[in-house]
Amino acid sequence: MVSRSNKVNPDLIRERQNCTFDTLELTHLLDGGIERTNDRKNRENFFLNDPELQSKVPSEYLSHKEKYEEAVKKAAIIFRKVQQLQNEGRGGMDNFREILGGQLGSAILKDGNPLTLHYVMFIPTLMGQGNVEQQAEWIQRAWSCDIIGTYAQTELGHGTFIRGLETTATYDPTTEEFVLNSPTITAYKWWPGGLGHSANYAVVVAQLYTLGKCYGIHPFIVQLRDEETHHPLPGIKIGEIGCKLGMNSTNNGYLGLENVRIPRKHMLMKNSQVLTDGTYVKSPSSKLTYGTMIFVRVVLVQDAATYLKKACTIATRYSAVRHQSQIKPDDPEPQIMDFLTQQYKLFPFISASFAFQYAATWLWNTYNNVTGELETGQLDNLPELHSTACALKAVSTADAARGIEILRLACGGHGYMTSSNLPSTYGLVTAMCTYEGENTVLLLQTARFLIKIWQNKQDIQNLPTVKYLETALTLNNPFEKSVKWIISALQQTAASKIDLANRHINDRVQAGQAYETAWNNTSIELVAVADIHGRTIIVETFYNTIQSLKGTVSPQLGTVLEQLLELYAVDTALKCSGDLLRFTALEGRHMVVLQAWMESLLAAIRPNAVGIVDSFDFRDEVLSSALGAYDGNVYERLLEEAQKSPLNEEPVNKSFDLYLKPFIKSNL
Ligand SMILES: CCCCCCCCCCCCCCCCCCCCCCCCCC(=O)SCCNC(=O)CCNC(=O)[C@H](O)C(C)(C)COP(=O)(O)OP(=O)(O)OC[C@H]1O[C@@H](n2cnc3c(N)ncnc32)[C@H](O)[C@@H]1OP(=O)(O)O
Ligand SMILES: Cc1cc2nc3c(=O)[nH]c(=O)nc-3n(C[C@H](O)[C@H](O)[C@H](O)COP(=O)(O)OP(=O)(O)OC[C@H]3O[C@@H](n4cnc5c(N)ncnc54)[C@H](O)[C@@H]3O)c2cc1C
Repeated sequence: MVSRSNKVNPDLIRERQNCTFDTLELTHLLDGGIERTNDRKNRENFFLNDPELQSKVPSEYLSHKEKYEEAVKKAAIIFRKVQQLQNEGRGGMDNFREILGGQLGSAILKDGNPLTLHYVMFIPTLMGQGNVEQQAEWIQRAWSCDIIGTYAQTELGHGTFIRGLETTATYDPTTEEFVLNSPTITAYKWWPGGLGHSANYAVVVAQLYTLGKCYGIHPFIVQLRDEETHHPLPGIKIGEIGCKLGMNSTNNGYLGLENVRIPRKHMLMKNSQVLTDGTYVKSPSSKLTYGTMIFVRVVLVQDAATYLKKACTIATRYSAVRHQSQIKPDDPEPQIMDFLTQQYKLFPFISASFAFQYAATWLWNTYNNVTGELETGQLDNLPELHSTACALKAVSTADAARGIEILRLACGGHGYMTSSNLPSTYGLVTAMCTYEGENTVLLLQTARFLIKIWQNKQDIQNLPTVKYLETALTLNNPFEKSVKWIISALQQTAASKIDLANRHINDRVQAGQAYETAWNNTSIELVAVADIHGRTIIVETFYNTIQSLKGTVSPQLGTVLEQLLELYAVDTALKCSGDLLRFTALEGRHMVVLQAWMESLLAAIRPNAVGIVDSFDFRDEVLSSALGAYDGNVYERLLEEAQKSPLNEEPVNKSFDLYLKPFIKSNL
């Protein structure tokens, strides 16, 4: 067997020598400072050097059941270790962000974690929806993992239209209990992560009935399994939903409820309440129940950026060491990264990963500000937050999934190997386009907000993401080769498209259609409206971030960041060029300028491409890819990984004697 040398591939050595900026400076910048880089590295050592968290066999070769069992074993170790870090005051939110997301988490559990929902939705729902007494009763137990929970909202029949959920929670004032039921098959909960065999509690979202009246969906804490034996409690019909495209270790489950009784105080009552006599007390806004979904949409933008960065690292390093074909006859075979088409597959997604990271940071800060306001009863900024979280989640996850697939294709045949780690990365990220709100549905939520704003532009100045709508429609905006021009052109385009869609709704209403029918008939345009609005925010946030960094980074790094910003902006403009030609001062002759600008940026980024992805500073264990390792020893690693196939454990497989030999010898 070929043994892997420890030498770094010479192409990568040369790429690193030619890099024009200090990669460590960029690593620190992306981490948020040198201390956070050090914390991250310490955390990586703490987890990845633990022999109990290492796998002997790649998880792809395990059976479905084995995958789950290994995932539970590792998840338990991981979260004990996280608790240890928390107790020592080391890391805070970063521990969770990395261990649950695409950074550390996906290195240890490549295909999902059965306890993710406990942390990402169960605990946040207790925090966001429970009143003070309920928080006191439940959070500590959940935090210390005395109980393991999940978030059970989606049913077989409904995921998007949550007002249509069928599970019922009927208040019985005689015993001061709620009685939960799944009245039909379609009322069965279906999908919640960890529900199958891991969680013993769930927040169950159900239609609340009290004193004979339905008050819509509300969250309830329901015990699913005995805390000692883990056996399902009476009336609980529970199991795992089976194999999926990806996330096969997350233990997504189903749940049917048959006359399951829970105490009144198990309804999460921060926002609305049912009193002992059954009186219903209304929430200040029925949409506060949807708060956990906003939280997850916000954190998913960062996760989309992380996974995209990983795929960029793998594909870029591979493109530096892979040689194929010839550019000129008699030339040596070039690095495939020297093909312009290859650069066009890689670099726009590198720039997009920066764009999404900066958008995610901005959205996270906005989320914290608005949730702070909600605590004081101020709800004014909730609709804008909801609209923005929907748009950014949809655009970033859709582009990350598309990007990862393009990056996989950019690795040719080897990208198709699971040992490249690109297929399972795609599996994880394409799921994000569906969960926590299917992307089309989320874009329509953003469009709903935008159309309302368009119809009533009062107080728009106080809404940072839409204030451009006040003036953008009528901008006199002659073409310029600048990011600022692209931003204002995108704004003008978004405004024009909102105006047009609004007119089309109105035309349809005038022609006799109900507003909702007119809305549906205009919804292709409406989705496009929200999409371009989301992209406008992302480009602008990227621009503002780079402006704010001026003077704080070295000139060399400043140049690279500027190039990445320009590439993201010009690539966005080119992808929207039909709209820009239609709604702005852009003309056919300017397209030549944009195209040349984009190509010059590809050339400018080319010498630093490996340096930039090196700055993402993913450890090999995190990349988990034969194609993407730091040393670039791709072929040795591919062969080494192939040896792990169980089929290679013996020179002749028993199927030869059983089937192949009789077949060959049968001579029919
Ligand atoms: C130290 C700290 C410690 C912290 C503790 C520890 C924490 C640790 C944390 C660690 C974090 C780090 C982790 C990083 C890794 C991440 C890994 C992630 C893995 C994640 C796995 C996740 C798996 C996935 C899980 C799931 O998938 S869970 C299921 C998700 N399911 C959905 O997402 C359903 C979609 N559907 C809908 O969202 C609605 O159904 C629908 C379509 C809107 C219509 O809703 P409907 O009720 O019909 O609405 P309408 O009545 O039409 O009203 C419409 C009116 O309401 C308004 N409005 C609608 N919404 C909302 C809303 N939100 N808010 C406000 N308003 C809203 C709307 O603007 C309109 O306003 P208007 O215009 O009228 O003024
Ligand atoms: C991997 C994974 C993990 C999940 N984890 C959880 C979990 O932990 N807990 C939980 O409760 N749920 C979970 N879910 C469920 C998830 O939230 C839903 O699948 C998601 O919200 C989409 O709903 P749906 O499946 O009903 O799709 P549908 O709504 O049936 O979507 C199907 C199609 O209909 C279209 N459509 C639907 N409504 C509209 C509309 N109003 N306008 C235009 N088009 C529309 C959609 O755009 C889509 O093209 C998970 C799902 C996945 C895939």
